[in-house]
Amino acid sequence: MTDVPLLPTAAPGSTPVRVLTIAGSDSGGGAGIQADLRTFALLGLHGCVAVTAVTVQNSLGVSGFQEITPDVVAAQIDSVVSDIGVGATKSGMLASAPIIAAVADACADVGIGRDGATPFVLDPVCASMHGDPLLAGEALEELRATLFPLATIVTPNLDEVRLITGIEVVDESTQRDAARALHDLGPQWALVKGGHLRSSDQSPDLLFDGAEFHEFTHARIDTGHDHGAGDTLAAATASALAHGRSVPEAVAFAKRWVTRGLEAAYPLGAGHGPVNPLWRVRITPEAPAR
Ligand SMILES: Nc1ncnc2c1ncn2[C@@H]1O[C@H](COP(=O)(O)OP(=O)(O)O)[C@@H](O)[C@H]1O
Ligand SMILES: Cc1ncc(COP(=O)(O)OP(=O)(O)O)c(N)n1
Repeated sequence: MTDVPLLPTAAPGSTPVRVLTIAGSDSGGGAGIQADLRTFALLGLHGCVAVTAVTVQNSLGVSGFQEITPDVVAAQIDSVVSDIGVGATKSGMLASAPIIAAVADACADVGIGRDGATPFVLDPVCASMHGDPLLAGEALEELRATLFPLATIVTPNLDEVRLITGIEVVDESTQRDAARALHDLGPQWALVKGGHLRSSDQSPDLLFDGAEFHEFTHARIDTGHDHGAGDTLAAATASALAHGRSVPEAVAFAKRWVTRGLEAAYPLGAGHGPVNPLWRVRITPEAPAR
């Protein structure tokens, strides 16, 4: 099992480091806000939420979703930051161009993003692992134009890389091309995740800041239960950034966290089970499986 050095935790009664996720709800509990909050909690952070959409989702896929109005999404961000304060922010499913525009304005207003004090992890979620759309097609341009330049780091998977840059990543060389193209869109760092590079026996993630490449890799884990892997990686990255880690340190930490979660992943329903950060909870004797 992968060894994960944990983040510092607050003493009982003292306020933990806070982090905000701007994302959709997954009724199946595997991805989205539910995955983010699980990672934040198990790493000892207090998670705050700006809900963007409520999906109707289980282990077999997404059968629909209801968007939250853009003004309510923006108001959640403002409400949390103005009172509670956050050390980092992560975004996932944003659903539509109007929601993206509202998130970009709200983040800029409260100092989230590259020119503000608060690091911003942009996971440009476009579809579920089953191919169900989670972002309107016409919203891609809004994402590129308004949120990419605000991001501290963007974390697309290979399907998202293709939609955003037009580059088909098939090997190390095309992964580098994609990282350059993503960086040209304005984020401080681009992370091209390699989970979908199924021809390789590795799962290599490539990080680029316009000057240097950093590779984070692990032997591919043979599991069908990888739902929420991208969310978990981005949430752990945001958690480490909120603790003041540098971007390469935060990604290195998050890679180990998601790898351990994949090693411990469990079946759920008739489809894909989730990445499992619950391996951290070991306070009672093991319960018999039901
Ligand atoms: N089978 C696997 N074995 C090891 N690591 C994996 C595997 N699948 C995904 N990962 C890792 O999980 C993270 C999320 O990956 P990816 O599947 O590319 O994103 P998404 O979940 O957004 O589609 C990355 O760090 C990736 O390398
Ligand atoms: C509500 C919601 N948000 C995001 C996703 C996609 O999550 P991701 O971590 O990319 O995981 P997979 O879909 O690849 O398992 C989602 N499904 N739902």
